[in-house]
Amino acid sequence: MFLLSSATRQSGRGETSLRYMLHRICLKMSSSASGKALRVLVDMDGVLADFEGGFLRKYRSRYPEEPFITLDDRRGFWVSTQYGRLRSDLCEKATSIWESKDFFIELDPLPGGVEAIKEIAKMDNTDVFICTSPIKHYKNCPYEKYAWVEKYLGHDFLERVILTRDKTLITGDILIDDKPDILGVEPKPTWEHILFTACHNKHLSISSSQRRLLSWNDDWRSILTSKRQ
Ligand SMILES: Cc1cn([C@H]2C[C@H](OP(=O)(O)O)[C@@H](CO)O2)c(=O)[nH]c1=O
Ligand SMILES: [Mg+2]
Repeated sequence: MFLLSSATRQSGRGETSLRYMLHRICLKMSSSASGKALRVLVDMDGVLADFEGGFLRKYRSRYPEEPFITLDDRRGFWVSTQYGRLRSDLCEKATSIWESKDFFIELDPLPGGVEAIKEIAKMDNTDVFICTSPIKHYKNCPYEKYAWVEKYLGHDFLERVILTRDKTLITGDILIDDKPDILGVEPKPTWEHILFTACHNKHLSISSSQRRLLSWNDDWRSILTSKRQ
């Protein structure tokens, strides 16, 4: 500030251009501070990374003799709950899969997700963040989630990763997430939850006010546009 004011005192023309620059900087700061930029929160597992496909592949390879649930027959968000219902000891076997080293880093990207989030990141007046919950068995998962983002989206995207067990605390305009019920300490989150369709939620009927994104081939651009108005 001192440098700017002493510089502006020295030259009339310099003063005009410096004031203009300052004005532009202030405008940018106030537009993001007042929430004018659209803030898009994108979930990771089940939206960008194929948790369900990765799970089934590794479960079948580690436990080839055990029964399994096809992706078509998946019901309910928690994989371990449905496996536990199939046979009680399978709950622990299922859990052992995502608690293993390399589970999260080896998840394949879901079709179109990486391309879409890169496009959102480039949009004017738009801030995008990956908002993801780590599992409580923390030895590998948080590290591998960062490593996955770096691998598919690049080092700079690490700035845009939010790890939280409570997504209701994060402010944003929309949260694209495959979990049907996103609950936490904040009863009225700022975001609109857009339910991303996944094998475990495709049969659920949702309220007329709730919106779905069927896949990254669906019209996510219109959803973003609707939130700008
Ligand atoms: C245990 C489990 C976790 N997960 C994902 C959701 C969370 O990631 P995300 O917030 O990126 O969707 C993470 C921790 O629960 O693992 C499932 O999608 N299904 C499951 O059954
Ligand atoms: Mg998810």
